[in-house]
Amino acid sequence: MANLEQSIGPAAADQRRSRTPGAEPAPAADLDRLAAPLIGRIPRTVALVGLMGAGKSCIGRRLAARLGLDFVDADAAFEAAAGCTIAEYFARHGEPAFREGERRVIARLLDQGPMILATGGGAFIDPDTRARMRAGAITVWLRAELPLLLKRTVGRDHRPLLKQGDPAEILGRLIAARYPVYAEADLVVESTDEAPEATVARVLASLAGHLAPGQGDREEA
Ligand SMILES: Nc1ncnc2c1ncn2[C@@H]1O[C@H](COP(=O)(O)OP(=O)(O)OP(=O)(O)O)[C@@H](O)[C@H]1O
Ligand SMILES: O=C(O)C1=C[C@@H](O)[C@@H](O)[C@H](O)C1
Ligand SMILES: [Mg+2]
Repeated sequence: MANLEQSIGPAAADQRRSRTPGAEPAPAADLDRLAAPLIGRIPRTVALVGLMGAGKSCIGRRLAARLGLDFVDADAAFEAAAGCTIAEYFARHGEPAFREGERRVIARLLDQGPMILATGGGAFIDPDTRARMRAGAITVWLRAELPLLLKRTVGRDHRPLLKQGDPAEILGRLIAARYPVYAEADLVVESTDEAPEATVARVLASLAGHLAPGQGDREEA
C-alpha cells in the first residue's frame, strides 16, 4: 500500500482502494481522518444514485453526519410534497406522473444545496433528471450485486416496482437496464455486505480523489 500511495498519492490511493470490496470496516478514527479534509469543502450537492436497497438512504444519512451537511431523501421529499406515500401515488396516478413529480422535486432540491441527497432508484434513469443531476451535483453510484439487493429489500412492501412480480426477476431486469446508465455517475462505489461505515469510508475516499487538485472538480477558489 505504501508503494501505491507513493506512486499515485494518498487520496488517489484511497479512491483506488474504495473499489475493492471486502476491505476491513473503517474504525471511527479512519472516518474522521477521511472526512476532516472535506468538511466545508464540498462544492455542490452529493447525489447518491443506485437501485432499491443499494443503501442510498442508509449511507447518505451517515455521510451527511460526517460532513456536517444536511441529508435529504428525495423519496421522502416527494411524499411530503404529494401528501401520500410513493406506493399510493403509483396506484392513484401511475409511474409517468410519479416521474414528472420526481423531476420537479429533484430540481428544487438541487437549487438548495450543498447537501447529501439520496435519490429514488429511478431518478437518474430519467434523462431530464439525470441531466440536471450531472450539471448540478457530484453523482455517486452505490453499486450492489443482485443477492445483496434482494436480501435488503425482501419483506419490505413500500417499493411498488418490486410488488409487480418476482422481486429477483424484477431486480435482475432493472440491473440489466439501469447499470449502464448509473455508470454515467461521476463516482462508483461498491456497496457490500459490510458495516455501513465501510461504504461511507469508500465514498469519502472517492470524493477526496474527485476533489483533489488536478481532478477537474475542485471547490470554487
Ligand atoms: N452496509 C449497509 N449498507 C447500506 N445499507 C445497509 C447496510 N446494511 C444494512 N443495510 C440496510 O439495507 C436496507 C436498504 O438500504 P436503503 O433503504 O438505504 O436503500 P436505498 O438505496 O435507499 O433504497 P430505496 O431506493 O428503495 O430507497 C436498509 O434497511 C439499510 O439499513
Ligand atoms: O427504482 C425505482 O424506480 C424507484 C425506487 C424508489 O426509491 C422510489 O423512488 C420509487 O419506488 C421508484
Ligand atoms: Mg432510500
